[in-house]
Amino acid sequence: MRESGGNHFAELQSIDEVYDAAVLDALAINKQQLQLLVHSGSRGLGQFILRQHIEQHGHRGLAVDTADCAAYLLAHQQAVQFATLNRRLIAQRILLRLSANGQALLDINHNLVLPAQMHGLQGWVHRKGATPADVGPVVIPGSRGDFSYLVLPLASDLSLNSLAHGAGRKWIRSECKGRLSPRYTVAQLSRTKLGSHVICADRQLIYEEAPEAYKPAENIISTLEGAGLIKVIARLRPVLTYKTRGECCE
Ligand SMILES: Nc1nc2c(ncn2[C@@H]2O[C@H](COP(=O)(O)O)[C@@H](O)[C@H]2O)c(=O)[nH]1
Ligand SMILES: [Mn+2]
Repeated sequence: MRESGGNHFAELQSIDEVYDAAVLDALAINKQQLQLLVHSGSRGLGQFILRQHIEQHGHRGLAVDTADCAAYLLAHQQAVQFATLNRRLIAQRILLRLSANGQALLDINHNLVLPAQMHGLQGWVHRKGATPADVGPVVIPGSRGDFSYLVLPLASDLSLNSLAHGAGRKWIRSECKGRLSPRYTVAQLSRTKLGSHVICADRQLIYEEAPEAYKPAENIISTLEGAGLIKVIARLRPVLTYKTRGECCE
């Protein structure tokens, strides 16, 4: 259950461009202050619940009005809450180290199942790597060397009220080191073209997570905007990114 893996990062960001000052003010975001974006989840608890479920039920669904379904949803909800607390703890630890203060502004989950009514039908929406578009403003991150965007989702049944949860990968992880090690040393990868700093002790992960491995965030944002799914509030510039695979640090 300690296993987690994946891409966990925390990033200090400055407000680089403001497109909707009124919404930014309503969110109590002060342009003079840095923002802290924490991307982490249930640290393997969600994966553990899934494995247990598959051992017991295979890949069959569960009927809604059963004890098994209620037990699954309870465990799932606890994992979602655990993930929220995990992000809060990471943020608190970072703020403590920086001798800084901060308050939580947004908390979004992009891997979960929720009851939903769409197209007049009551059912379930399963999101895996998809950001909800019905919970107010969200951040769509780019990469450690690209801009992220604070956006206002515009609800749409057509997209199942869901958005891209980030720019998304261009290269699979296993290709990155081979492509990039002839071009960059680990030390060079600790700075980005936007002038930000990267702290990553894992010499494989620093290549896997290089900005070159991701699509340009601007393309994803303009596509979502063009499809009428978002309104951009502000562009966020990375200042310092801390990255791990999510292993325990005690
Ligand atoms: N601002 C940053 N964005 C990042 C970084 N690493 C990845 N990303 C983006 O986040 C999404 C979500 O990640 P996932 O692991 O859940 O797929 C990803 O698609 C990238 O676009 C980062 O260090 N800083
Ligand atoms: Mn994620």
